[in-house]
Amino acid sequence: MDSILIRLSDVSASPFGAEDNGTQNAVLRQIRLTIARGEWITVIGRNGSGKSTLAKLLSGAKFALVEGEAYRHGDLHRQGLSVPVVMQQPEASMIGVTPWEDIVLMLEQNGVRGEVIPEAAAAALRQVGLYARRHQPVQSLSGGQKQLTAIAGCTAVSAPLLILDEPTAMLDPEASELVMEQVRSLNRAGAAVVWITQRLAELREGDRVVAIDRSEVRFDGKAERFFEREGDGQGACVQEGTSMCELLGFDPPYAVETAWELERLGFPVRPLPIRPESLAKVVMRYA
Ligand SMILES: Nc1ncnc2c1ncn2[C@@H]1O[C@H](COP(=O)(O)OP(=O)(O)OP(=O)(O)O)[C@@H](O)[C@H]1O
Repeated sequence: MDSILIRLSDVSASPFGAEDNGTQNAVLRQIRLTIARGEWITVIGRNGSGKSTLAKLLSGAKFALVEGEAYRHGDLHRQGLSVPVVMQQPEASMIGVTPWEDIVLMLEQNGVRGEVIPEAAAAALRQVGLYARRHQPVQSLSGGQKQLTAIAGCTAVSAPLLILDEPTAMLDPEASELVMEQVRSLNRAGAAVVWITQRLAELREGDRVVAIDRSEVRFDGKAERFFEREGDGQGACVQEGTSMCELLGFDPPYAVETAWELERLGFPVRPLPIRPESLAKVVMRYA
């Protein structure tokens, strides 16, 4: 089985309405990106950098102008549907009046046989903890519950790739954590995930980070390398003493900032902690 789901080779793209810009000023420029089965990719970028446009491009949406080569695995378009995208406004990706109806419609649209639909819908809603609320009107669900319903739809149809465009932007920390955990669990079960965010605190050690800045991919590599302040000759840190994170003007997660400060005080920390629990382990070593 081909392990590559999507390969973009120097793709420039402009959505409808922006095509007059020409490719030089395209909303995405010269994008090189490969997504393999089962991968986790965190896409970061500031407002207007091109994240949502990338989400649309990856989902298979039509564009006014595309240059370059784009390969997409046939599994992404079973039954002619595009890749599921969970958006910032939870309602945007919902089609049913209740979570139950939403999942059932999603299964029907994906050509799942009628007799197995109730069981599949129940299993997906149980997994995200929403079975008891399955007949509650969508408009009365909390933001987090709506996002979980959208995620249950992706679980139910076993999508090989799932794109989430700032899914936690409107959620409180607890709901954000719950949504992230559900998506990580889908990823552990084999789905590739593109998680778009502006919150670097959502990164975990080992994540692949794709940083977009002004329509271009400026970094694609392991999170640890994104915060690396010393050049290793392989191009992750292009300016000695300054990480790619700083160069591109992102706020690092708290654990990274603390590790940098420890380093400044003469306590180099390796491997670089990204999550607070990893930082705690490092501090314990000094205690
Ligand atoms: N259809 C369009 N017509 C004209 N300009 C567009 C169109 N779609 C996107 N753009 C422009 O392209 C740039 C990137 O937009 P995009 O929505 O991809 O950014 P983003 O990184 O998702 O931003 P945000 O974090 O604010 O949602 C913006 O300057 C936006 O105004």
